[in-house]
Amino acid sequence: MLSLYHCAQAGFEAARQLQRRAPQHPQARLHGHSFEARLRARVEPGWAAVAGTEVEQLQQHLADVTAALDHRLLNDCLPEPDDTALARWLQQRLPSAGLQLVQIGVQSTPRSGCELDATGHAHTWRRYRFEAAHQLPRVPAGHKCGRMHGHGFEVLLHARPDGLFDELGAADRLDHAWAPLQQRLHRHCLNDIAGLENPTSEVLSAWLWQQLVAALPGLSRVTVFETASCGASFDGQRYRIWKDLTLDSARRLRHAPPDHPLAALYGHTYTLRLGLGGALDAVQGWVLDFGDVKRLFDPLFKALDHQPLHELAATAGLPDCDCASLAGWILQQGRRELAALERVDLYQTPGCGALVMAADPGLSPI
Ligand SMILES: Nc1nc2c(c(=O)[nH]1)N=C([C@H](O)[C@H](O)COP(=O)(O)OP(=O)(O)OP(=O)(O)O)CN2
Repeated sequence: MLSLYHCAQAGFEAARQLQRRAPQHPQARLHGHSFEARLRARVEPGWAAVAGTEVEQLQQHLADVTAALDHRLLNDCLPEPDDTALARWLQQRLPSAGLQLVQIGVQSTPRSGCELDATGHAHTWRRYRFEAAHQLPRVPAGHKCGRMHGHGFEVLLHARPDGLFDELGAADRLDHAWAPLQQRLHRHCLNDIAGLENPTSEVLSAWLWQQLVAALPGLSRVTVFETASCGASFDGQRYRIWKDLTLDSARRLRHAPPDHPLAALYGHTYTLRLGLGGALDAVQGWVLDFGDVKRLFDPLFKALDHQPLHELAATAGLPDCDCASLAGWILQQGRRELAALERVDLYQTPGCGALVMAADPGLSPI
């Protein structure tokens, strides 16, 4: 049984002043952002006017709601318009008939934002970057990662407010807790740091968790982006890794009425995210080599990339070539070669698409 979620994203430009911040805090001054709102929802069958157009319809709903905030002073719309309050404001205004909103988030900058989970809890997040060298000493001879190399690593920290960690100061507390780690990691070789002798993304995410959790009891996830297309996360119990691929493919919705815009032939640069979970290999310290994920998935990639997806949908017996149908098919086919594949995200435009999960271990952050 697969769990399916539709995803949408919409941007808005707005100004705000956070008057509950200390007077010297930069956010207490009038300032502006290019905000992004993102959501994930379950939709009931028959919710969309035309089956297969759920993503477009969800995106339209979100755009309609965020339009009320666009080019506005947010303090005129809600009392203290921080990211959490904005997410709750949007949540209250989205239509609920036939739609179960599971996550909604607001990003104020590419480095910060907040998400409400299915239970309504707010998770503040911050994104950090450090430049570091590493090598993976246990990989087979000839593996490129056995050589000393480096990355601009990015780390995403998610935390829930709790007794010590009130919502108001969450982002500042994350910054405070991160600062000493930035000193230890930036412009260093990870292998030289105790506990990071085998610095895979998975080991690094768990190491960061251990370093941070005492100071941040509300810490809910540490995510390490090793490159722009792959990484690992740790939530204190489970490891997840992902590999992103780009599909440049054409489509037309086979079951849309002939005069419907989505019945025309057009194309997308899709982002396909393959998500795997499981225990770490005792020797390599990873769930599965990102390179092996890519190699084992390659036959399916070739069936999807630079292809007319409506023809694939017809031969594969799919209801249509919309993101939800394709993501479910990719997950089922992909698990034949990649047993640890537990989730597939397919985005037709940034943040807009569908994700399916084999067993539902709970959604990771948006
Ligand atoms: N599960 C893991 N697999 C790999 C890790 C890791 O930490 N965990 N690390 C590496 C290497 O360090 C490598 O630099 C990054 O992997 P790779 O996906 O090969 O990165 P690229 O961006 O170079 O991938 P392309 O898609 O081929 O451009 C290897 N595996």
